[in-house]
Amino acid sequence: MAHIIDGKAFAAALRERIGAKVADLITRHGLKPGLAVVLVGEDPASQVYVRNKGEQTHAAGMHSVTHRLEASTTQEDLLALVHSLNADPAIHGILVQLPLPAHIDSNAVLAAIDPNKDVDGFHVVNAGRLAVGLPGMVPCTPLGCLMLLKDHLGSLTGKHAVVVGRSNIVGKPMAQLLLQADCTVTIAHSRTADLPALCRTADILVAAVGRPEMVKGDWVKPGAVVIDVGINRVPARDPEAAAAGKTRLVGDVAYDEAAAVAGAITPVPGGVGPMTIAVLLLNTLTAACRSRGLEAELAEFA
Ligand SMILES: Nc1nc2c(c(=O)[nH]1)N[C@@H](CN(C=O)c1ccc(C(=O)N[C@@H](CCC(=O)O)C(=O)O)cc1)CN2
Ligand SMILES: [Mg+2]
Repeated sequence: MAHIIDGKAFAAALRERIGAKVADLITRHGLKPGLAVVLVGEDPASQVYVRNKGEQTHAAGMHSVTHRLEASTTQEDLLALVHSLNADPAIHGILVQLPLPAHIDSNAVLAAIDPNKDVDGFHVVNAGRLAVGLPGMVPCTPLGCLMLLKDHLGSLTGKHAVVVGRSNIVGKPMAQLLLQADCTVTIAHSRTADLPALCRTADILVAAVGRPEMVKGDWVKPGAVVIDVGINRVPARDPEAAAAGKTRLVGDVAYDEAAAVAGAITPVPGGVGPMTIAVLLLNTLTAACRSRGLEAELAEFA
């Protein structure tokens, strides 16, 4: 059976270290990192994520502000809020929770965030910085995956990494990070020819497609490391519970099958998911330190 990569424990330890660093920055530099999270509408999952972001930011000793806006908020009003947060010196990180309501152009909103405060790393300037290897803000979920991989494997040099999924927020930045870590990288997607055979060539298999349990056990090379980025809510196993509307979370990987073949695997829940918010805190710390020329303070997190 595969080693289970415990993202929940890793994320908790990372948040602990970030909290200690924040206390130290406040004492020595009078610098309190600040994060503003903006939620538009009442999507139930987004509400949970935004609440968790606020609580974890606060627990790390940071300044935390949450803006909850009605679903009918205009793009103009949302942009005005982003501009005011850009200009606020107490705010080092700005995050607009996705998805936004359909009447708002997400790209226009993301483009309005000051790239140096873009702790999601979604601004095109940060995508460009990542692509050319300049320091910038790196998207939280893929950076969290990379941290788990390095913790488990040490060096990634020469490994063949297959990333299934080509989204701007996970697949593409994940591929860039793996390339920088000296992997040989293949980006695959729903139109890739013979996807199972390609996946079987992967030493590192990252599944980020948003399709429940799509990656089967016989897609996995024996001993490979499987990183499951998917978070899909499906009906409960028990038919009665399912009929009553009960659900369970599954990833993009058929876990039991894959765990019987892989060398290591991230579970869902408790794998990649918790890393997303821990890295958000790290990105906020990073943005705060850079705003004061205190990059040296970040050495222990490199
Ligand atoms: N602006 C952003 N929007 C969204 C992002 C993002 O990074 N930035 N990512 C996702 C949602 N997300 C954070 O926002 C997120 C998703 C999942 C988890 C997590 O801890 N998952 C748990 C399970 C939680 C559950 O029980 O439902 C796990 O996998 O163990 C944290 C954050 C979309 N939007
Ligand atoms: Mg839209």
